[in-house]
Amino acid sequence: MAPSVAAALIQPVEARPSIGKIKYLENVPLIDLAPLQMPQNSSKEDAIASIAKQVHNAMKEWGFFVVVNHCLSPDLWSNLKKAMAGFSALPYEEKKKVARDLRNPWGYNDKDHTKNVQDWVEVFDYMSTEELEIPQNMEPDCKETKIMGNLWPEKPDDFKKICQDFSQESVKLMYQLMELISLSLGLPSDRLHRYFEENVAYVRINHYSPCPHPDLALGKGAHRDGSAFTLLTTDEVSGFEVYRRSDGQWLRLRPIPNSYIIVAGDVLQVWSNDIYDSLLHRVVLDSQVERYSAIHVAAPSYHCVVKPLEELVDENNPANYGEYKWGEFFMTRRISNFKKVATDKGQ
Ligand SMILES: O=C(O)CCC(=O)C(=O)O
Ligand SMILES: [Fe+2]
Repeated sequence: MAPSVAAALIQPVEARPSIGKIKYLENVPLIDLAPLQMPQNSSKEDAIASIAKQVHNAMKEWGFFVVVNHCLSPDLWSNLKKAMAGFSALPYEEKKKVARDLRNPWGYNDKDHTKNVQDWVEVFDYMSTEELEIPQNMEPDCKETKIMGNLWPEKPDDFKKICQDFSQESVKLMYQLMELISLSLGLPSDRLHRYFEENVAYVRINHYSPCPHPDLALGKGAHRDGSAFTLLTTDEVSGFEVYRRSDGQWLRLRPIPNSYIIVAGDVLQVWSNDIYDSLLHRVVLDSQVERYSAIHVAAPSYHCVVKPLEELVDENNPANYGEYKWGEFFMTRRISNFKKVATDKGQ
């Protein structure tokens, strides 16, 4: 029988998941953030130092960790999921009204690619801030600017409000994590704040519908996130898999209720000068069950120049990377629809 998955979505043989032989990751690096919610006192400082050490160990070994007892209400994600389900159920023509295009990288898309293979997913992307002023083009001396703004659908009625509620709150957890990651590298807690001044963090909501051939397609092909780090929601449906470098195995994460998965991206790898590696991960589909996820991406300011942090570079540890402009990298990647481009350092 011919596969009922379009050719553009079929993974090369070596990238296909082995459905029916799922290996789960035991001993997930789990970090309890309850002490962060306590009033300030000396035992809180000790607890934070201990959490920073756990972050260091998890990032060094894995490039990710899972947080529980964080500051976010479970309603934020369950409401966002419902809103996305409502949007997803709209006729395709309605969804296309808020489609991403070459001029504006925010809104709906169902043609994302990872390494030139289309992903089995529809996404909705929006920025935490409604608008952002960016250069008109990518010429190095371009002085003219343009406004890039979110695109919101008219339906569901409360879609925009629910999305904004989610990002306004999850940005708080993003800052807590940014501070813990700074501390975990032996740096002051506010060391990374300067790179996020324009607050261009953005949210992507993913909807993976059931796939008739989960053995041939992927929700998201193996990739590393280009950002500093990513907060990934989890729910009762599994599908997120991480790559274990030591033995080349893909391992599935069991869903942990009301937790977030914190994923190291390429920018963190460069800042840390390879103390941490960005995580190679992918999303495997199911033939019966649909899945939703959302990522809140800690993306640096548009004008941020990314290079190894000077405190982490010396004669014995020379910089492993040259510098690049985050905004240019980001726009090139978006415009290419995530097809592989020359500036993409991810695998
Ligand atoms: O859906 C997931 O679990 C992961 C999504 C992801 O990796 C991404 O959107 O970059
Ligand atoms: Fe990702």
